[in-house]
Amino acid sequence: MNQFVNQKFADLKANGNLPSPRGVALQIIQLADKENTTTQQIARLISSDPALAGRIIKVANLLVHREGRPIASIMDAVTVQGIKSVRQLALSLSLVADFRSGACCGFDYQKFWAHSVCTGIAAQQIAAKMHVGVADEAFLLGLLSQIGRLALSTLFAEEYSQVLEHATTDNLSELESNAFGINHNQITALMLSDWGMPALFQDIALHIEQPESSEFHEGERNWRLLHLFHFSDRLASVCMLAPSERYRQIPKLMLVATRVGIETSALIEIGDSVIRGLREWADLLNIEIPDIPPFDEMLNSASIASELMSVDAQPSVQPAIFKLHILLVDDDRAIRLLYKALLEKSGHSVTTANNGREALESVKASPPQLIISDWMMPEMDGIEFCRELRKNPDWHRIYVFIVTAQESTEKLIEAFEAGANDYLSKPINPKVLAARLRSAQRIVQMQEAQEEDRLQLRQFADELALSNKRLQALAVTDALTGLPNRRYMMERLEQEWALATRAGRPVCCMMVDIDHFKMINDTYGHQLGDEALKLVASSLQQAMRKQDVLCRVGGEEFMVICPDSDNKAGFIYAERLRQHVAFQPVLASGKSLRLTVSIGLADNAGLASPEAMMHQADLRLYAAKAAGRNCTIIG
Ligand SMILES: Nc1nc2c(ncn2[C@@H]2O[C@H](COP(=O)(O)OP(=O)(O)OP(=O)(O)O)[C@@H](O)[C@H]2O)c(=O)[nH]1
Repeated sequence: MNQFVNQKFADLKANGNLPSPRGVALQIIQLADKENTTTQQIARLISSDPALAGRIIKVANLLVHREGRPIASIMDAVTVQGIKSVRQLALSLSLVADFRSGACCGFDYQKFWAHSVCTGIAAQQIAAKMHVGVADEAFLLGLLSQIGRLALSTLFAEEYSQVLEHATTDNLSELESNAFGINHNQITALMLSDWGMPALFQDIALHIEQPESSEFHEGERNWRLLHLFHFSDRLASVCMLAPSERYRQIPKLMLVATRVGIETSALIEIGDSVIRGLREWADLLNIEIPDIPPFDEMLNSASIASELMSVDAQPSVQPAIFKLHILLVDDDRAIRLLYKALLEKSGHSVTTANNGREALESVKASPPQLIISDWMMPEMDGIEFCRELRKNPDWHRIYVFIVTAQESTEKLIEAFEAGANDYLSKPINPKVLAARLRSAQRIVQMQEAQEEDRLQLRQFADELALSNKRLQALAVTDALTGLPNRRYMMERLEQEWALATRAGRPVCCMMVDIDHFKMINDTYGHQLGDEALKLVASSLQQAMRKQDVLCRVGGEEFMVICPDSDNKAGFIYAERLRQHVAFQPVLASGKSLRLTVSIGLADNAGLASPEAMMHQADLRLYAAKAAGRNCTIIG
């Protein structure tokens, strides 16, 4: 705290109006602060104020001796609680008794004490549950944690009323500092210091409303205590609110609860127990408390889901740059709603599932990019879910976080071996969640970019294969007629020759040449010549057998390979082709032309190679030309 604030407090203290214990309570404090004071001396002094003595006995029963033999005497009460605790208790009870009302009209004294008592009860119960070692003192610190407000209302009754009129929860401290040079948290811390409370308590009081402003290290005892008191303060605030406002604040309270490791079921249990305790204390201290419904009812209110959507995302949950489709798996409905709201607030799209089995169904329906799954769940737990998920190769790239309360090495190894990519410790710290999500986002983004590259490469490879196929086809195809070309003919002839030789079967080939084709070109032009060539090719194709192969081997020259055929059979086919061409007029560019072909035929009988067979067919073609054309020669 800076010097100015310290000076300000010293000035306030000097004018003597700070709330402080009086009468017997003051004497108890003074006596307790002396060395060598005995329990008997304290008990005797307390007994001189029967009202205070009665309260201290009741408090001792409430705070310390819930079970077993009740405490009936002041001596027992002091012995059980210890001089130090009784000192703080006398101080607190005296303050409650003396400041039940006051001059500050804007300050609700009853509500103030109800809130303070509620904070104390919550802090005490949680401290006991969490074994943080200050359970006895936690009540008193909780009770006094906002005493600075009472101080301001006492010191500046009128001005503080005006400040309160314009203040919200968020700007109260700032308005107080502007108006009085000191805020209620600072006054609280300095008053606690003045009353001899430990330095840690002062720090807690200073940062109770904004624990992030402290310099405590996350996870350390101080940090945990501060968050414990922050949670208790928030819980008390929720209890004090009007019903409509209360429901709006529940989601925020749940968030704070998760920071101290309190899950929804525990929150209900603690909340209800605090409400019960508050009723007992209200009777004892004679303070009014509002009607507070059971926590179960508050948490399961239908309105929570929508309110969750308006949860002020913590500053650490920044808007995501790369939005993810996240599947959130948890059997705790409130946790699902809470984190769904938080993640959606960061821009991610979130689906939820109740357990591993439901989650698998959800993945089947729409695979997410990232999964945050609780470990312990009914039906199918997080580990089994992970194992099932990884069985499907399509889901290998989904990034999986397992949420666990157990961080033992074996457990973590089990999670990783089941297929988890990372783990989150319970309670999930929103800052850590945001940081881990950012790192997961980078990995998901990288994997997706890789996958895109892979798909693109595959597409390129497919296209390349297709164009190679096209090129290959082009290399063996005649561009004008679309028939296989000479190169193909040579390969095919060799294949058919080899097959026929191996099987001891015949094969023959025909050389087919259009008669007087030069004349067509010369008379009608090359273009019409081309058309006529195509028409003769298709005419030959129509007339030939399915198993025969027709190729264009040169200008106006074709070859037909006839597997399983000798010269005799081949002659019949050749004649059929020749006649088909001769009798079918060719209609080129509107002109009806009569074309004929000459055919030379040879089979494999007695020949040594396909070239020899081809050569022989060629010779016979010349013979056919010489014989007057439009005929077939076989030898
Ligand atoms: N339009 C066209 N003409 C071609 C093509 N290839 C070859 N020719 C022509 O076909 C003609 C072949 O002529 P020749 O070898 O003298 O034989 P021909 O006129 O058919 O006479 P014979 O074979 O003796 O009956 C030439 O005029 C070539 O220019 C082609 O792709 N298109």
